[in-house]
Amino acid sequence: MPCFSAHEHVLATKLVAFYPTNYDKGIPTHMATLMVFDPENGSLKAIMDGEVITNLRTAAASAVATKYLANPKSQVLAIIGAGHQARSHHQALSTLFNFTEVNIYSRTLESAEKLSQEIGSTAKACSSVEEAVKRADIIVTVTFSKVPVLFAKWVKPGAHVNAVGACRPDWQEIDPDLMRGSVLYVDSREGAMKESGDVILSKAEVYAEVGEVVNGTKQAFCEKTTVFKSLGMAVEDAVSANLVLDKLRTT
Ligand SMILES: NC(=O)C1=CN([C@@H]2O[C@H](COP(=O)(O)OP(=O)(O)OC[C@H]3O[C@@H](n4cnc5c(N)ncnc54)[C@H](O)[C@@H]3O)[C@@H](O)[C@H]2O)C=CC1
Ligand SMILES: O=C([O-])C1=[NH+]CCC1
Repeated sequence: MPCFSAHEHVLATKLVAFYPTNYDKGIPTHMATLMVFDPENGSLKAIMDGEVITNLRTAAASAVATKYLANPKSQVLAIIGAGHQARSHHQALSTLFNFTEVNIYSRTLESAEKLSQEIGSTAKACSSVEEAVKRADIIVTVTFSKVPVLFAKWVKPGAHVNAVGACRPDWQEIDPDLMRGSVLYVDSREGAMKESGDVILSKAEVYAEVGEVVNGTKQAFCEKTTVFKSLGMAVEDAVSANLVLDKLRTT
């Protein structure tokens, strides 16, 4: 994933491979390395691990979307999936909202319970997606499922969904009815139309990129049911890598 940004003064690329079956072997499913270059002359400045950056920047992008698109009084969070992104999303979203309830569903009750114990007394492992999401103001889907796991009939009107998994054109995590029945935001229209099965297969209409909401050219319909379909963008890695280098320089 290559990126040059004159504005951010960064030239970087991330090599990322994902192996969903690694999860059951207890090794990371995403293998990522970042290379950062001097944008003035192309010389290599740093090679760094991309796993932590991928976890944190993805959750940070969802947090920005959620800040604009969720009801500001949101109290109930549901997380579907209990891996790295589940943890980083809980961490990032908790900087914006004081959740009174965090409901977690995963394929095994054991992994949902493990995450629930890490989070503490507000969290609960649920035995179905429906149980986890029915009271939720904010929902995060962070699984490796190839078929829909979150259905419109379970989602409270006005809820906000961060749909983070299903990053291939033939994979889906979200029921097409929910995709079509919500106001749909994406990180990149171009990316969504090429890579997101949730968008392509449902034929849902993309209303806006989150960046257009942030810069005020498109509306944030936080009183309606909203979906943020995230696929990940190279600029998120490049800017994060620059932050790491800045921190290194000042410590
Ligand atoms: N939009 C973006 O920028 C990014 C998206 N992702 C995506 O987020 C999702 C989660 O990533 P991580 O938390 O890093 O992975 P992880 O491997 O740490 O956790 C994956 C979770 O999905 C569950 N899972 C695996 N197969 C499943 C299936 N068939 N049905 C339902 N659940 C299943 C596992 O039990 C686990 O809870 C993946 O789809 C990944 O590709 C990851 C990085 C960036
Ligand atoms: O942006 C990213 O690094 C990824 N998106 C989906 C899997 C990895």
